[in-house]
Amino acid sequence: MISSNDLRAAHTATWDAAVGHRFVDELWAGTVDDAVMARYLAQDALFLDAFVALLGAAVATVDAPGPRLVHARQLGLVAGDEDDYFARALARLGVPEPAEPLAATTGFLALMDAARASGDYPTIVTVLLVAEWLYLDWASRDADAPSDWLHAEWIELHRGPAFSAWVGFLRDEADRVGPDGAAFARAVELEAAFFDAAYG
Ligand SMILES: Cc1ncc(CO)c(N)n1
Repeated sequence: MISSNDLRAAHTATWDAAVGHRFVDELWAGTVDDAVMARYLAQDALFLDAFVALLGAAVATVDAPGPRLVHARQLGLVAGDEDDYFARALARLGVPEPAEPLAATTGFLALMDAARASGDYPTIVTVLLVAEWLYLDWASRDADAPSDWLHAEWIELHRGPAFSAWVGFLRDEADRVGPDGAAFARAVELEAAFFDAAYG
């Protein structure tokens, strides 16, 4: 059975392109243009709705009570703290909701909806893993946080001990049940395309 580490290694080029994307550099520097941040967050609001549904599918399909509670707790965080960031960020940027999905978003929604509809926990957990692991990776740079909350909180939501533990859990789960290689590859591609799309 292939491991999550092997899959990440197999997709290093695309993975690193996403983690080292111009958007991430500018986010850390606090220099992301408001129009770029607005386009990105408007698309990510669409992403997050499907992501919440996918977390719900993980809650529903996982084969054991312990992991079910871990997924359920994270679902609560995304529906709480993260949604609160979105409400404040989108209001400040004057983003009218909902946006029309761009191609990368449509691709991601299709991947997440297919995983959810499959009811196949290994596929579901693989898509969750890529989304969260890749975000932990770019958010874990050893650098000073930007001063503006709009940028700093987006980093804070994806780093730190609790978020690292969540990603560690997803890796263990994927390796326990066997990650889906095709879903992994597609998700990494879409992450890179998603950052590209913020620049129009
Ligand atoms: C596109 C994208 N990927 C991953 C995350 C983190 O789950 C996010 N918020 N948006």
